[in-house]
Amino acid sequence: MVTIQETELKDKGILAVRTAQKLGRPILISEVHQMDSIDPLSFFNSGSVRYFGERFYWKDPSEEVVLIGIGISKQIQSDQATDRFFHVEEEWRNFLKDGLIFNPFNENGLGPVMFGGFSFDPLKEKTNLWSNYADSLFHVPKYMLTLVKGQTFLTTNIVCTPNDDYSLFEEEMNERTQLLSSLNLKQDTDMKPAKLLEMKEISPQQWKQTVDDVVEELKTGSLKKVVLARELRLLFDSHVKADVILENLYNQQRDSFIFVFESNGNCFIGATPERLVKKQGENVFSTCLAGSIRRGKNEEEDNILGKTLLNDQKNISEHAFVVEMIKEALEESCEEIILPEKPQLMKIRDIQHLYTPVIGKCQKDASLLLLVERLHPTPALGGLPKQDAVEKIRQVEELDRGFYAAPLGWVDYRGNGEFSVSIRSGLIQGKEASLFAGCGVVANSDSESEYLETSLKFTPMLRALGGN
Ligand SMILES: C=C(O[C@@H]1C=C(C(=O)O)C=C[C@H]1O)C(=O)O
Ligand SMILES: [Mg+2]
Repeated sequence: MVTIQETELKDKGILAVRTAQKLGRPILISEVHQMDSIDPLSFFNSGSVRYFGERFYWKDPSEEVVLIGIGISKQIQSDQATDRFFHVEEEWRNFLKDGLIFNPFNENGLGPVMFGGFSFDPLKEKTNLWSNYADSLFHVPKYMLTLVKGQTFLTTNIVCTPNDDYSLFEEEMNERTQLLSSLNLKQDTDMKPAKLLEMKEISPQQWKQTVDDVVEELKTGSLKKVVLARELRLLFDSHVKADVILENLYNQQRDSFIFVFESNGNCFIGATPERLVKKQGENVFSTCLAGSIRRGKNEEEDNILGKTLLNDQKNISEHAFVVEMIKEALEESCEEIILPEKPQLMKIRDIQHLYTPVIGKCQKDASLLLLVERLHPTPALGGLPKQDAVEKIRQVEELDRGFYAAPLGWVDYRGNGEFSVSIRSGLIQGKEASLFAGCGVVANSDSESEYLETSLKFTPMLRALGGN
C-alpha cells in the first residue's frame, strides 16, 4: 500500500481557505509527493470505476515523461473558434493565479498540468461523432502520476472556493487514501477484450473520387498539398475498455506517443509517431513527418522499401512542403533553428516515414500554445498554403475529424510541455469505435495508392482493438 504523510496538508488547507476567502474566488492548491514506483497502467485502472470518463494517459516515444491523470479538478473548454489558443492560455493563467503550489522538485510535468487539446478545425460543421468533446478541451486532473527520469511523483490538485472550509481537505485526503489503497486491486475486473463484430469503411469510393478531384485542382491552381482523411467504423459485442486497448498499444507501439483522453464517457485513444512541438525552457523541438511506405517482410525487403521511399519524388515533395512550413512557422518565434538538409527514415511497426527533426531556441515570450497555434495544422495534416488547404478539407472531406490530426498534449504550470499530432487514433464510444487515417495528396498522387496508404495507417489501432 502507498501512503502519504497527511500532516502537512492540514496547514496548507487552512492557508488555502483563508486565501480563497480573502480573494473572494476559487484558488488552486497543488502538492507534489515523491512515491515508490507505481505501475502506471494499474494507476490508470484504479480510476476505471469512480473516475470513468475523467482519465488521461500520455507517454512520449522514449518515455521521458509518462503522465496519468484521474479525476478533474478543473476543465477548460470552449467551442469558440477565434483566438482559441490564446483563450485557453488566458484561462490557464487565471486558474494558476494566486494558486498555492507545493512542489520542491525541478522535473517537468509535476504540479498543476493541463492535459487535452484542440479540434482539427473549429469551423467544420460538427456531427454527433464528436459531441462529447468541445473544440478546445483541457482537464487539470485531481490526481496525477508522473514518471520522469526513473522517479515517480503524485500530484494532488484541489480547488478551494470561498465557501469551503477545512472539511474539504479532510474529504480530499480520505479520497486520496482510498485511491492509493486501491492500487493493485483491479477496479474493473472484467477486462475481457470486446469482440469485433463488424467493420465498415465509410464511403471509400467517394473518398477516392475526392482525391481525384483534388489532384486535378493541385495540377492547375495555387494549392500544393491537401491531406485527406477517412473513417473506419467498428462494432463490438460489448463495451470497449480503454484500459485493455491502452495496454495493447503499450505492448505493440512502444516507439510512438501513446495517449488516452476520456471525455463524457467517450475515449479518444491512439499511438502517434508525430510530435507537433515540445518546449523545455527555451528549447523547442518539432518534427516534420510525411511520406510513407510499408515495412518489409524481412530486413532486406525493408531496406529496399526504405531506399525507395527516400528516393521517391512524390513522397519527397509531400515531405518538403512540411519542412518548408515548419521552418517558416518556427522562424517567427525562434532565434536559431537547426534541421538536417535531407529527411531520414522513421520506422515504426507497420509503416516507415520520411522524417526531419527540427530544433530551435525560442524567444522568451513564445509560449507553448503560441507555438502550437503557429504550427497547427502543418502540411502533414492540413496542406499548403495552410489556410486554403484547411478550407478545401472543410469543403470536400466527409469526415468530422474532431480531435483527429490535431494537437493533443500537456502544459505544466512552468510552461513546459509537449503536443503530439493525434493521428493513428480512434474514438471509442461504448460498443462502437471510429478509426481515422489520412494521407498527403499532391499533384502526382494516385487515388488508389493513397487509399492503400490510409488502409495501412488503420493497422496499429485495428490490431490494438483485436481486429487484425
Ligand atoms: C494523416 C496521417 O499521417 C500523416 C500523413 C503522412 C503521409 O501522407 O505520408 C505521413 C505521416 C503523417 O504526417 C494519418 O496517419 O492519418
Ligand atoms: Mg503520404
